[in-house]
Amino acid sequence: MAQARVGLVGWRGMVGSVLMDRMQAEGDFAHIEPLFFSTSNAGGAAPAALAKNETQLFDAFDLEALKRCDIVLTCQGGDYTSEVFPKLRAAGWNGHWIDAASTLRMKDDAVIVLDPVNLPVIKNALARGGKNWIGGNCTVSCMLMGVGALYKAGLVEWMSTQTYQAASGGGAQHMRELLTQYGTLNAEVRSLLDDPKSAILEIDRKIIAKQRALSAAETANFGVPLGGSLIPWIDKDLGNGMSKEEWKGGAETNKILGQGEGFGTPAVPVDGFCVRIGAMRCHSQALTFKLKKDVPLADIEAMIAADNAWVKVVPNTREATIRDLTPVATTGTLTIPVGRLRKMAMGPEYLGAFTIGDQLLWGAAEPLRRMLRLLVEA
Ligand SMILES: NC(=O)C1=CN([C@@H]2O[C@H](COP(=O)(O)OP(=O)(O)OC[C@H]3O[C@@H](n4cnc5c(N)ncnc54)[C@H](OP(=O)(O)O)[C@@H]3O)[C@@H](O)[C@H]2O)C=CC1
Ligand SMILES: N[C@@H](CC(=O)OP(=O)(O)O)C(=O)O
Repeated sequence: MAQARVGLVGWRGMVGSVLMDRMQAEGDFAHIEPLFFSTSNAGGAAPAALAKNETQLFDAFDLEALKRCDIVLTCQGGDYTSEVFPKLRAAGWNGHWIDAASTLRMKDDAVIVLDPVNLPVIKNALARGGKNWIGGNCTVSCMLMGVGALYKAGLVEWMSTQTYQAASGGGAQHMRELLTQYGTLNAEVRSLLDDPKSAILEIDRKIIAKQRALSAAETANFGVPLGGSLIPWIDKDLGNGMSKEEWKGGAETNKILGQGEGFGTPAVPVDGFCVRIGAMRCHSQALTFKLKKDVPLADIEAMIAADNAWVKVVPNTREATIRDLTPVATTGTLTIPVGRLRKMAMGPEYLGAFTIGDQLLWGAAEPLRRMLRLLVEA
């Protein structure tokens, strides 16, 4: 498809901005004719640095304008998808829809795209006329970029994941709120911190009192303090003891890999706890695998390291771990470090691992960008 007309919706949001940066960095705009859409500023100017022939912003709810596109790529969010996608399809539009929102992910006619992991699933769907390409949950995508090799090799009997998810997963306002909370807490004890002789338990008392007294405005997004604390629940309450984020871990992992319900193969059980922590934009995860057989650790490390161009095995030493296996080391990069690889005390088939990913890159923008590129180069 040469110079496909691509409608970009949500391009100025947080995920959209990361996407635009990556598309520029990879020269993607050379392959497309972009049409920029807006829900708030139709008729305004499209971003001058990126626009080509279409220099005005189109109304993101204008079906006629959307119908002009061969491909629509949206990071606008689930409400937008729910509102526009069905109407656009009902209006006879048969183009490709690429979406960051979770709304359509589990639909039978949608593929969760993560091509370094599931290119065969994507190609199979393309050959069958698939048109709906949805980015996966950030935690799941980052995890599979790290340890997908074990799944591809059919080695995983089950996996349990304990996540440490960044504020960015909630959106830009959540990141701001986290930093505001940190600032409030610091201000509360600044004079005591400046005095090396001050009592740490006095600082501790003042901090917990302040955390418990944070104003409604300071907890408007998370609902409770996150700075200096954590929240072991992410997304909706499914009413069965599970959070929706935890449910996605199992459902999406299997769908991405093309296994489980609807694929005629058994699903691999994946379950655990999803926890919000005070990191900015990297999701981290401690993983426990029950492997189907005892595989030497060196073979596992080699398999993981060879799986894709972004995964990086971090030696299981203190020095390498604290240097390379942290959100601070990983943020803003496409590298997916996998470390703490070791056999666990339960037996040689039990493998532990720890992995991290930038949830705005591999967790959101990058799989969409790569799907767009696959389509325009097909
Ligand atoms: N945050 C995340 O970690 C992830 C998000 N997603 C999906 O992506 C969707 C979008 O998320 P995210 O990018 O965080 O959302 P944002 O809130 O950053 O952006 C969404 C839209 O808000 C509008 N907007 C209003 N005010 C501003 C402003 N000051 N700056 C920028 N945009 C503004 C823009 O639309 P307009 O230009 O039309 O006014 C923009 O496209 C989510 O709803 C979710 O479905 C998926 C994976 C991860
Ligand atoms: N739920 C994720 C972010 C996200 O947007 O997930 P999803 O794309 O599955 O809705 C988090 O809060 O960290």
